[in-house]
Amino acid sequence: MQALHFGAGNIGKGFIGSLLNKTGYDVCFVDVNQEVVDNFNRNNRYLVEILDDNHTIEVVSPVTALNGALQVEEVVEGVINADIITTSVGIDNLSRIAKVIATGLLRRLKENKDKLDIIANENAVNATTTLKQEIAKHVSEKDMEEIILNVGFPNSAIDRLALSKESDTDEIALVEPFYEWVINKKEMVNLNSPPIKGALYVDDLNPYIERKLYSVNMGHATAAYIGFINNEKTVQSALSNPEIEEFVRGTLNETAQYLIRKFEVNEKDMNDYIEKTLSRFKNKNVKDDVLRVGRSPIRKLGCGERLVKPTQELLKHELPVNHLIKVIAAAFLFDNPKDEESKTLKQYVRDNGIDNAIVHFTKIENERIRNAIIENYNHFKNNKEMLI
Ligand SMILES: NC(=O)C1=CN([C@@H]2O[C@H](COP(=O)(O)OP(=O)(O)OC[C@H]3O[C@@H](n4cnc5c(N)ncnc54)[C@H](O)[C@@H]3O)[C@@H](O)[C@H]2O)C=CC1
Ligand SMILES: O=P(O)(O)OC[C@H]1O[C@](O)(CO)[C@@H](O)[C@@H]1O
Repeated sequence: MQALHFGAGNIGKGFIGSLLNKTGYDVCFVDVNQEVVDNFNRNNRYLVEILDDNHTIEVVSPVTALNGALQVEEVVEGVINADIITTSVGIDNLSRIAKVIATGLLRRLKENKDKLDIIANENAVNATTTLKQEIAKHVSEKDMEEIILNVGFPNSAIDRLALSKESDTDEIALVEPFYEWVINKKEMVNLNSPPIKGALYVDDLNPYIERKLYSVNMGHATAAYIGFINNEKTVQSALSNPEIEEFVRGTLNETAQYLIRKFEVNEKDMNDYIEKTLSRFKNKNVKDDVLRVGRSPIRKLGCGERLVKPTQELLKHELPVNHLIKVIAAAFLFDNPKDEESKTLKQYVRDNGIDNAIVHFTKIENERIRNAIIENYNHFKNNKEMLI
């Protein structure tokens, strides 16, 4: 069985490739980083180190890799011959891989190939639907109708803290022991494929993806942005400060009120989930740079995203958002010269002022909330003591 996976980054190596391999797939990775592609092809394997006290090493093999920018015809062949296609390239890069997938899917139709499922694993609600819409831009309406009869686009929620380690000999992924990969069974068409080992198949993905994005990702981003303005280098060092830990818990308690209402989650289960999430963030074997976790602040400040969406929903019910407002303010101060979005954000604030920037990036129109964000922003910007 052949799996084609786009994005040989942290989660692609550390989680998706590993579970596909355990299920019996030979995995071919597609990436645009030639060094990574060469490392995969040199050894036909890579390593996954589990960040528990034993630091267990798993070997993922056989694997191969293609350069998606330079080996387009080979990638099309990969699409034609794949039994499953997965991605983890970042939500904003799905448009960049859509054309090659579309070309391969059209060729599959001509060659009467078996049914196939494509799963985009990005931190976003309905990422696979986004990929499907991007693919539709490259084919006629009639061909898309035909594609949809033969190709499933199941959405998913994927959760595992995944990083990587430099090595001269192998690609090495670092992952926490916990993992969760939830796939919408109702959107699959290839029901003959073996279930992915360790994945959970559900009929309703919404509670899982929203809980993931608005708890785990929101809480992690909070630790990064609040950690950053307090000069912390890692999420773990930030959370070793009890005030910051309590603040992150406060944000999780706020978004919990949205999730509890929307999905009728039991309060105790939600609380257990929050404590489990915090203990994952504090894993002493993980050193997660606040610059990695806070990356792409423009995406993270988007209106459907982890900070703003729950804030807006809570406001509709007049529920507290005091903590969330502070995190939004802190996100505007995230400053990493190596992060394109961080640079753009900083420049926009400089050119247009913080009030316009809030409206532009978050789409928050409520004046009271905007003023509260500005007040916190100015406080964080102009003070040097412990900031929350
Ligand atoms: N790292 C984590 O702990 C988790 C990440 N995610 C999601 O997974 C996705 C990937 O995240 P990471 O693996 O952390 O990022 P990463 O930056 O480590 O990996 C992304 C990979 O995609 C490649 N890529 C970018 N554009 C491409 C293109 N056009 N064609 C082929 N490859 C391309 C990059 O070269 C890179 O190797 C994101 O959407 C993220 O939100 C989800 C859950 C956990
Ligand atoms: O691209 P994003 O949204 O920062 O996604 C990566 C984040 O998702 C997480 O896995 C949380 O699930 C973090 O490890 C990581 O910071």
